[in-house]
Amino acid sequence: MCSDPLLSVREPVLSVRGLGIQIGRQQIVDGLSFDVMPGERVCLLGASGSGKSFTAKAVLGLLPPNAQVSGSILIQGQEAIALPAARRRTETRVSMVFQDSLSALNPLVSIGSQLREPFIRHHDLSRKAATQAAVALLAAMDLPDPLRLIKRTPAELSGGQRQRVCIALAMACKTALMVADEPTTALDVVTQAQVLSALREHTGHSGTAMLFITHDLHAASQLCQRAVIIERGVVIESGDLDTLITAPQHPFTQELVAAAHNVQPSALTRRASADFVTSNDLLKSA
Ligand SMILES: Nc1ncnc2c1ncn2[C@@H]1O[C@H](COP(=O)(O)OP(=O)(O)OP(=O)(O)O)[C@@H](O)[C@H]1O
Repeated sequence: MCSDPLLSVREPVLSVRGLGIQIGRQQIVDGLSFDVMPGERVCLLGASGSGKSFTAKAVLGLLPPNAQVSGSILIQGQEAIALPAARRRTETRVSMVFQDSLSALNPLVSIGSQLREPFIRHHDLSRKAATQAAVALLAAMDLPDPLRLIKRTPAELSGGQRQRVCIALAMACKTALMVADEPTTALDVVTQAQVLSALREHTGHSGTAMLFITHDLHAASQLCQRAVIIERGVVIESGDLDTLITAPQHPFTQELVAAAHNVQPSALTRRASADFVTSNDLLKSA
Protein backbone atom coordinates (compact mmCIF):
# COMPACT_ATOMS: atom_id res chain seq x y z
CA MET A 1 0.00 0.00 0.00
CA CYS A 2 1.40 3.41 -0.96
CA SER A 3 1.55 5.90 1.90
CA ASP A 4 2.65 8.90 -0.18
CA PRO A 5 -0.59 10.67 -1.21
CA LEU A 6 1.06 12.11 -4.34
CA LEU A 7 2.14 8.66 -5.52
CA SER A 8 -1.18 7.03 -4.66
CA VAL A 9 -2.94 9.55 -6.93
CA ARG A 10 -1.21 7.84 -9.86
CA GLU A 11 -2.51 4.39 -8.96
CA PRO A 12 -4.88 3.06 -11.61
CA VAL A 13 -8.60 3.29 -10.95
CA LEU A 14 -8.88 -0.02 -12.76
CA SER A 15 -6.13 -2.58 -13.14
CA VAL A 16 -6.99 -5.77 -15.03
CA ARG A 17 -4.34 -8.50 -15.01
CA GLY A 18 -4.49 -11.85 -16.79
CA LEU A 19 -8.29 -11.83 -16.97
CA GLY A 20 -9.69 -15.12 -18.18
CA ILE A 21 -13.39 -15.84 -18.71
CA GLN A 22 -14.65 -19.26 -19.66
CA ILE A 23 -18.17 -20.54 -20.15
CA GLY A 24 -18.35 -24.29 -20.36
CA ARG A 25 -15.48 -25.20 -22.67
CA GLN A 26 -15.47 -21.86 -24.50
CA GLN A 27 -12.61 -19.52 -23.57
CA ILE A 28 -14.17 -16.09 -24.15
CA VAL A 29 -11.42 -13.89 -22.72
CA ASP A 30 -7.84 -15.08 -22.32
CA GLY A 31 -5.13 -13.29 -20.33
CA LEU A 32 -6.41 -9.73 -20.79
CA SER A 33 -4.38 -6.99 -19.05
CA PHE A 34 -4.84 -3.22 -19.07
CA ASP A 35 -5.07 -0.20 -16.75
CA VAL A 36 -7.33 2.85 -16.59
CA MET A 37 -5.74 5.77 -14.76
CA PRO A 38 -7.71 8.39 -12.75
CA GLY A 39 -9.59 10.74 -15.06
CA GLU A 40 -8.56 8.76 -18.15
CA ARG A 41 -10.85 7.49 -20.92
CA VAL A 42 -9.73 4.18 -22.37
CA CYS A 43 -11.53 2.30 -25.11
CA LEU A 44 -11.74 -1.44 -25.47
CA LEU A 45 -12.04 -1.91 -29.21
CA GLY A 46 -12.79 -5.12 -31.04
CA ALA A 47 -14.99 -6.80 -33.59
CA SER A 48 -18.35 -8.31 -32.71
CA GLY A 49 -17.92 -11.40 -30.52
CA SER A 50 -14.35 -10.51 -29.46
CA GLY A 51 -15.26 -10.53 -25.74
CA LYS A 52 -15.69 -6.81 -25.05
CA SER A 53 -19.03 -7.12 -23.25
CA PHE A 54 -17.86 -10.06 -21.14
CA THR A 55 -14.84 -8.01 -20.08
CA ALA A 56 -17.16 -5.11 -19.18
CA LYS A 57 -19.41 -7.46 -17.21
CA ALA A 58 -16.41 -8.85 -15.31
CA VAL A 59 -15.38 -5.29 -14.33
CA LEU A 60 -18.97 -4.47 -13.31
CA GLY A 61 -19.47 -7.72 -11.37
CA LEU A 62 -22.30 -8.79 -13.66
CA LEU A 63 -20.98 -12.04 -15.15
CA PRO A 64 -23.48 -14.91 -15.40
CA PRO A 65 -23.16 -17.46 -12.58
CA ASN A 66 -21.87 -20.16 -14.96
CA ALA A 67 -18.84 -18.05 -16.00
CA GLN A 68 -15.48 -19.24 -14.68
CA VAL A 69 -13.24 -16.27 -14.11
CA SER A 70 -9.52 -16.00 -13.35
CA GLY A 71 -6.87 -13.29 -12.99
CA SER A 72 -7.22 -10.03 -11.12
CA ILE A 73 -9.46 -6.96 -11.35
CA LEU A 74 -8.32 -4.23 -8.97
CA ILE A 75 -10.72 -1.31 -8.61
CA GLN A 76 -9.31 1.56 -6.57
CA GLY A 77 -6.64 -0.92 -5.42
CA GLN A 78 -9.14 -3.50 -4.13
CA GLU A 79 -9.61 -6.97 -5.58
CA ALA A 80 -13.02 -7.31 -7.21
CA ILE A 81 -12.58 -10.40 -9.37
CA ALA A 82 -15.62 -12.70 -9.25
CA LEU A 83 -17.29 -10.41 -6.73
CA PRO A 84 -20.88 -9.67 -7.82
CA ALA A 85 -21.80 -5.97 -7.99
CA ALA A 86 -24.28 -6.27 -5.10
CA ARG A 87 -21.55 -7.56 -2.75
CA ARG A 88 -18.96 -4.92 -3.61
CA ARG A 89 -17.84 -2.22 -1.22
CA THR A 90 -18.92 1.32 -2.12
CA GLU A 91 -15.46 2.38 -3.34
CA THR A 92 -15.24 -0.55 -5.78
CA ARG A 93 -18.67 0.07 -7.32
CA VAL A 94 -18.63 1.06 -10.99
CA SER A 95 -21.34 3.07 -12.76
CA MET A 96 -22.52 1.96 -16.18
CA VAL A 97 -24.16 3.12 -19.38
CA PHE A 98 -25.44 0.44 -21.73
CA GLN A 99 -26.52 0.41 -25.36
CA ASP A 100 -30.18 -0.30 -24.59
CA SER A 101 -31.34 2.73 -22.61
CA LEU A 102 -34.95 1.53 -22.55
CA SER A 103 -34.19 -1.63 -20.61
CA ALA A 104 -31.58 0.15 -18.43
CA LEU A 105 -34.32 2.34 -16.92
CA ASN A 106 -37.39 1.22 -14.97
CA PRO A 107 -40.30 1.71 -17.41
CA LEU A 108 -42.87 2.29 -14.65
CA VAL A 109 -41.01 4.89 -12.62
CA SER A 110 -40.63 8.57 -13.51
CA ILE A 111 -37.23 9.91 -14.59
CA GLY A 112 -37.23 12.15 -11.50
CA SER A 113 -37.74 9.27 -9.05
CA GLN A 114 -35.01 7.20 -10.71
CA LEU A 115 -32.54 10.10 -10.72
CA ARG A 116 -33.36 11.12 -7.13
CA GLU A 117 -32.58 7.68 -5.73
CA PRO A 118 -28.73 7.74 -5.87
CA PHE A 119 -28.71 11.23 -4.34
CA ILE A 120 -30.94 10.10 -1.47
CA ARG A 121 -29.35 6.67 -1.00
CA HIS A 122 -25.65 7.44 -1.52
CA HIS A 123 -25.38 11.15 -0.72
CA ASP A 124 -27.96 11.49 2.08
CA LEU A 125 -29.81 14.35 0.40
CA SER A 126 -33.37 15.25 1.30
CA ARG A 127 -36.04 14.57 -1.33
CA LYS A 128 -36.19 18.27 -2.22
CA ALA A 129 -32.38 18.62 -2.53
CA ALA A 130 -32.23 15.37 -4.53
CA THR A 131 -34.85 16.71 -6.95
CA GLN A 132 -32.83 19.91 -7.39
CA ALA A 133 -29.67 17.87 -7.98
CA ALA A 134 -31.48 15.68 -10.54
CA VAL A 135 -32.82 18.71 -12.40
CA ALA A 136 -29.36 20.33 -12.43
CA LEU A 137 -27.82 17.14 -13.80
CA LEU A 138 -30.41 16.88 -16.60
CA ALA A 139 -29.77 20.53 -17.49
CA ALA A 140 -26.02 19.81 -17.57
CA MET A 141 -26.78 17.05 -20.10
CA ASP A 142 -28.33 19.72 -22.36
CA LEU A 143 -31.75 18.15 -21.97
CA PRO A 144 -34.55 20.64 -22.64
CA ASP A 145 -37.02 21.58 -19.91
CA PRO A 146 -35.69 19.30 -17.11
CA LEU A 147 -38.51 20.29 -14.72
CA ARG A 148 -41.06 18.72 -17.08
CA LEU A 149 -38.75 15.88 -18.07
CA ILE A 150 -38.46 14.52 -14.51
CA LYS A 151 -42.23 13.87 -14.50
CA ARG A 152 -42.08 11.64 -17.57
CA THR A 153 -41.46 7.90 -17.80
CA PRO A 154 -38.63 6.51 -19.99
CA ALA A 155 -40.96 5.54 -22.86
CA GLU A 156 -41.98 9.20 -23.23
CA LEU A 157 -38.40 10.20 -24.17
CA SER A 158 -36.46 9.77 -27.41
CA GLY A 159 -33.57 7.27 -27.50
CA GLY A 160 -30.98 10.05 -27.33
CA GLN A 161 -32.74 11.77 -24.43
CA ARG A 162 -32.99 8.44 -22.58
CA GLN A 163 -29.30 7.75 -23.11
CA ARG A 164 -28.42 11.16 -21.66
CA VAL A 165 -30.66 10.35 -18.67
CA CYS A 166 -28.66 7.12 -18.26
CA ILE A 167 -25.42 9.12 -18.31
CA ALA A 168 -26.91 11.50 -15.72
CA LEU A 169 -27.85 8.48 -13.59
CA ALA A 170 -24.30 7.12 -13.86
CA MET A 171 -22.90 10.55 -12.94
CA ALA A 172 -25.26 10.78 -9.94
CA CYS A 173 -23.59 7.66 -8.52
CA LYS A 174 -20.27 9.63 -8.41
CA THR A 175 -18.06 6.59 -8.90
CA ALA A 176 -14.38 6.83 -9.81
CA LEU A 177 -15.00 4.61 -12.85
CA MET A 178 -17.76 4.41 -15.43
CA VAL A 179 -18.14 1.61 -17.97
CA ALA A 180 -19.97 2.63 -21.14
CA ASP A 181 -20.79 -0.40 -23.31
CA GLU A 182 -21.64 0.65 -26.88
CA PRO A 183 -23.69 3.63 -25.60
CA THR A 184 -24.14 5.19 -29.05
CA THR A 185 -24.53 2.14 -31.29
CA ALA A 186 -28.33 2.29 -31.46
CA LEU A 187 -28.48 6.05 -32.17
CA ASP A 188 -28.47 8.14 -35.36
CA VAL A 189 -25.30 10.15 -36.10
CA VAL A 190 -26.64 13.49 -34.79
CA THR A 191 -27.83 11.94 -31.52
CA GLN A 192 -24.58 9.95 -31.31
CA ALA A 193 -22.65 13.23 -31.39
CA GLN A 194 -24.82 14.66 -28.58
CA VAL A 195 -24.34 11.60 -26.39
CA LEU A 196 -20.58 11.47 -27.05
CA SER A 197 -20.41 15.16 -26.21
CA ALA A 198 -22.26 14.56 -22.90
CA LEU A 199 -19.88 11.71 -22.05
CA ARG A 200 -16.88 13.85 -22.93
CA GLU A 201 -18.00 16.79 -20.82
CA HIS A 202 -18.89 14.74 -17.76
CA THR A 203 -16.03 12.24 -17.58
CA GLY A 204 -12.25 12.46 -17.66
CA HIS A 205 -10.91 15.53 -15.95
CA SER A 206 -14.17 15.96 -14.03
CA GLY A 207 -13.06 12.98 -11.95
CA THR A 208 -14.75 9.92 -13.42
CA ALA A 209 -12.50 7.68 -15.48
CA MET A 210 -14.15 5.71 -18.25
CA LEU A 211 -13.80 2.34 -19.93
CA PHE A 212 -15.53 2.80 -23.28
CA ILE A 213 -16.54 -0.42 -25.02
CA THR A 214 -16.98 -0.09 -28.76
CA HIS A 215 -16.34 -1.49 -32.21
CA ASP A 216 -16.51 2.06 -33.61
CA LEU A 217 -13.11 3.70 -34.01
CA HIS A 218 -14.73 7.04 -34.89
CA ALA A 219 -16.68 7.15 -31.62
CA ALA A 220 -13.57 6.05 -29.69
CA SER A 221 -11.45 8.72 -31.36
CA GLN A 222 -13.82 11.43 -30.14
CA LEU A 223 -13.49 10.36 -26.53
CA CYS A 224 -10.47 8.34 -25.63
CA GLN A 225 -6.78 8.92 -25.08
CA ARG A 226 -5.81 5.25 -25.05
CA ALA A 227 -7.05 2.08 -26.69
CA VAL A 228 -6.86 -1.62 -25.96
CA ILE A 229 -7.64 -3.62 -29.08
CA ILE A 230 -8.82 -7.20 -28.67
CA GLU A 231 -9.46 -10.07 -31.01
CA ARG A 232 -11.00 -13.36 -29.86
CA GLY A 233 -10.55 -12.35 -26.21
CA VAL A 234 -6.83 -11.54 -26.52
CA VAL A 235 -5.11 -8.11 -26.58
CA ILE A 236 -3.49 -7.65 -29.99
CA GLU A 237 -2.37 -4.02 -29.64
CA SER A 238 -2.67 -1.25 -27.08
CA GLY A 239 -1.40 2.24 -26.40
CA ASP A 240 -1.93 5.86 -27.23
CA LEU A 241 -4.92 6.13 -29.60
CA ASP A 242 -3.29 8.81 -31.78
CA THR A 243 -0.33 6.49 -32.35
CA LEU A 244 -2.56 3.51 -33.07
CA ILE A 245 -4.43 5.55 -35.69
CA THR A 246 -1.36 7.00 -37.39
CA ALA A 247 0.81 3.87 -37.19
CA PRO A 248 -1.34 0.77 -36.62
CA GLN A 249 0.84 -2.34 -36.29
CA HIS A 250 -1.54 -5.31 -36.22
CA PRO A 251 -3.45 -6.21 -39.43
CA PHE A 252 -6.81 -5.95 -37.57
CA THR A 253 -5.96 -2.43 -36.32
CA GLN A 254 -4.87 -1.50 -39.86
CA GLU A 255 -8.26 -2.73 -41.15
CA LEU A 256 -10.11 -0.76 -38.46
CA VAL A 257 -8.27 2.44 -39.38
CA ALA A 258 -8.75 1.87 -43.12
CA ALA A 259 -12.49 1.27 -42.60
CA ALA A 260 -12.80 4.42 -40.47
CA HIS A 261 -11.16 6.50 -43.23
CA ASN A 262 -13.98 5.48 -45.55
CA VAL A 263 -16.64 6.87 -43.20
CA GLN A 264 -17.34 10.57 -43.57
CA PRO A 265 -18.69 11.97 -40.31
CA SER A 266 -21.48 14.51 -40.75
CA ALA A 267 -20.78 18.22 -40.41
CA LEU A 268 -22.71 18.17 -37.12
CA THR A 269 -20.50 15.46 -35.70
CA ARG A 270 -17.48 17.53 -36.65
CA ARG A 271 -18.93 20.63 -35.01
CA ALA A 272 -19.75 18.71 -31.82
CA SER A 273 -16.15 17.57 -31.49
CA ALA A 274 -14.54 20.82 -32.60
CA ASP A 275 -13.96 22.00 -29.03
CA PHE A 276 -10.87 19.87 -28.57
CA VAL A 277 -8.17 18.25 -30.65
CA THR A 278 -8.93 14.58 -30.89
CA SER A 279 -7.73 11.44 -32.52
CA ASN A 280 -10.76 12.01 -34.74
CA ASP A 281 -8.89 14.92 -36.35
CA LEU A 282 -6.07 12.53 -37.13
CA LEU A 283 -8.55 10.13 -38.76
CA LYS A 284 -9.83 12.95 -40.97
CA SER A 285 -6.42 14.31 -41.93
CA ALA A 286 -4.43 11.07 -42.32
N1 LIG B 1 -24.08 -17.46 -22.68
C1 LIG B 1 -23.00 -17.69 -23.43
N2 LIG B 1 -22.39 -18.88 -23.39
C2 LIG B 1 -21.27 -19.12 -24.12
N3 LIG B 1 -20.73 -18.21 -24.95
C3 LIG B 1 -21.31 -17.02 -25.06
C4 LIG B 1 -22.48 -16.69 -24.31
N4 LIG B 1 -22.83 -15.41 -24.61
C5 LIG B 1 -21.92 -14.98 -25.51
N5 LIG B 1 -21.02 -15.94 -25.80
C6 LIG B 1 -19.87 -15.84 -26.71
O1 LIG B 1 -18.89 -15.01 -26.09
C7 LIG B 1 -18.14 -14.33 -27.07
C8 LIG B 1 -17.92 -12.90 -26.65
O2 LIG B 1 -19.18 -12.25 -26.51
P1 LIG B 1 -19.26 -10.68 -26.16
O3 LIG B 1 -20.72 -10.38 -26.00
O4 LIG B 1 -18.37 -10.37 -25.02
O5 LIG B 1 -18.68 -10.03 -27.49
P2 LIG B 1 -18.60 -8.49 -27.91
O6 LIG B 1 -17.20 -8.27 -28.32
O7 LIG B 1 -19.14 -7.64 -26.82
O8 LIG B 1 -19.56 -8.46 -29.17
P3 LIG B 1 -20.63 -7.34 -29.65
O9 LIG B 1 -19.82 -6.18 -30.13
O10 LIG B 1 -21.35 -8.04 -30.76
O11 LIG B 1 -21.50 -7.04 -28.47
C9 LIG B 1 -18.90 -14.48 -28.38
O12 LIG B 1 -18.16 -15.36 -29.20
C10 LIG B 1 -20.21 -15.10 -27.99
O13 LIG B 1 -20.64 -16.01 -28.96
